[in-house]
Amino acid sequence: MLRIAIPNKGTLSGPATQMLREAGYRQRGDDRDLVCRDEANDVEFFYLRPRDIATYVGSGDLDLGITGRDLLVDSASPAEETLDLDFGGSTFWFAARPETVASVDMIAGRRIATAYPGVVERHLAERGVDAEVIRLDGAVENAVRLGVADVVADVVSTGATLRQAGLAIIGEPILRSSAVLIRRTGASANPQVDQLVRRLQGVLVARRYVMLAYDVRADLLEKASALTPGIESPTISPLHREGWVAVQAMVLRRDVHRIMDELYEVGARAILVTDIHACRL
Ligand SMILES: Nc1ncnc2c1ncn2[C@@H]1O[C@H](COP(=O)(O)OP(=O)(O)OP(=O)(O)O)[C@@H](O)[C@H]1O
Ligand SMILES: O=P(O)(O)OC[C@H]1O[C@H](OP(=O)(O)OP(=O)(O)O)[C@H](O)[C@@H]1O
Ligand SMILES: [Mg+2]
Repeated sequence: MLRIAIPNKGTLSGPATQMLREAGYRQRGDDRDLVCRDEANDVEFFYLRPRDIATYVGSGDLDLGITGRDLLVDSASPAEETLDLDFGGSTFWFAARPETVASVDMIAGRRIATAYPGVVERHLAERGVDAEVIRLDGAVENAVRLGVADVVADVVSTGATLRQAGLAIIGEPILRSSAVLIRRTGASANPQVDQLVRRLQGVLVARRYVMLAYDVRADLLEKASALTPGIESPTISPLHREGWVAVQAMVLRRDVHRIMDELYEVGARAILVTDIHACRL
């Protein structure tokens, strides 16, 4: 039985559970449940603190886990990313009072407060910058106000928390993170893991793409289908009406309205978009 770690709380918890449901796995019915067995798929899910997940996977006690790339890096556990799950996106930045530390060059020798010391220390080491890293649990933006640090390194999303604390971003992003599926480094091949990865990839594709269908005159087919090449190739079917064909192709969801406008211009009609619920490419 495959054993998988899932975030029990926080930003990643709901979306991780949702994604597994879409991939056909059974998930816990109550937010307080700590374990859920999915007999039909021969998988057992363990709900754990996202920060602890890389530890369980790195030790080999659990086969797979869903956590943030930042938490994986921070843990320094012997585990690696198997698949980017495209949710829980966040970006880490340095921030400080503009009148004290205005650029990255000014960070050397300063005190940096963060809940992700591993991420920050790796970043500083890569750049040969020497600074003191102070580990806090959260609400790190307060550390400057309270005199515990000169700089913070934290997730910035809307920037509202920084503004309230009178801090401004400095330099380039430290790390761009998102939720990832992780596995122990060097773990041997496992067909059950491959199947789970394919299922999750299927969800990612079903989310990113829609199915586009339209009718077009046969003499305009080349021009129209150039706009909708599909993944392999578009499906072309004859219409009962002489000289017309029906075309079906997957297109990226984010491009679909532009493509529909362009197809209409070319002469396509009855342009329909449908969601893809699941797929295996
Ligand atoms: N706006 C955000 N704030 C914090 N973490 C975020 C945000 N967006 C995405 N994440 C990601 O969520 C993960 C952290 O989740 P975690 O549950 O530890 O903290 P949280 O969601 O902030 O909850 P809490 O702080 O209440 O414990 C990291 O991978 C982080 O990159
Ligand atoms: O740019 P913003 O939109 O303001 O969001 C960023 C803030 O959100 C997160 O804090 P969270 O609410 O998770 O609290 P925590 O610091 O206790 O984890 C993060 O650590 C920042 O403080
Ligand atoms: Mg938080």
